[in-house]
Amino acid sequence: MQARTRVKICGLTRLEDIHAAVQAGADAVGLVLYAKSARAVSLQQARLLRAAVPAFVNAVTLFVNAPEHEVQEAIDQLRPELLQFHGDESPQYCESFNHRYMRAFRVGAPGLDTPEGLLQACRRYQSASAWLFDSYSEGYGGSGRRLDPSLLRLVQEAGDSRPMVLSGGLLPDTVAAAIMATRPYAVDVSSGVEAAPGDKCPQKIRQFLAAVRGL
Ligand SMILES: O=C(O)c1ccccc1N[C@@H]1O[C@H](COP(=O)(O)O)[C@@H](O)[C@H]1O
Repeated sequence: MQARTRVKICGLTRLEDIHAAVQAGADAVGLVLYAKSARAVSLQQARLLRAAVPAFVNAVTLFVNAPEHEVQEAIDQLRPELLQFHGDESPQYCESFNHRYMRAFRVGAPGLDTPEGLLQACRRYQSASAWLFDSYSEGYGGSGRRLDPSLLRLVQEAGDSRPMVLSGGLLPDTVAAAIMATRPYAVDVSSGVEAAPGDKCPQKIRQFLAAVRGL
């Protein structure tokens, strides 16, 4: 029997968002420590949000090309279960914190626009706890754009793949089909459960979890 698909809800900015995600059954919640995002939170806000995350739910802190001292400060103050590097971070940078991390790949970006190129890039991050696949967009993420799942073919087939996290434009109505097509370890969603950028919708969060758990 296939293990159930884990769910991360990303870009939570208010305490009620955390409660909605936890009550709906999310396995992980994401706090965006990237100032250019519509979902950015300060370290101070993140501390309040993190404190509301109960045991057995993972807090994930998301960074995009952050200075090392900012990542270390977040580790020290927030004690996240997992770091999410969503920029151009090198393997050496990701490993330097000696903390569990997930590396995001922007599928369709130059060099990541073929199955071979994508697998080659992923293999540089064997120390990652998971490989996350997002769609390529002008910004670094949270765009609501879907990726081309056929580009994941070699990563899925490779014997040395890390757990795969699927993201990029997932919606309550489409997530079940996306899971059936790619069989990821986990899914990650941000804009698909919002009323507007940065404004999470509890009903959409519940619908998203129900769609995944209904499989
Ligand atoms: O959520 C953001 O604002 C964000 C900003 C910069 C990098 C990544 C970001 N979020 C991650 O983007 C993907 C896809 O999100 P969406 O569902 O398409 O909106 C997801 O992994 C988020 O963790």
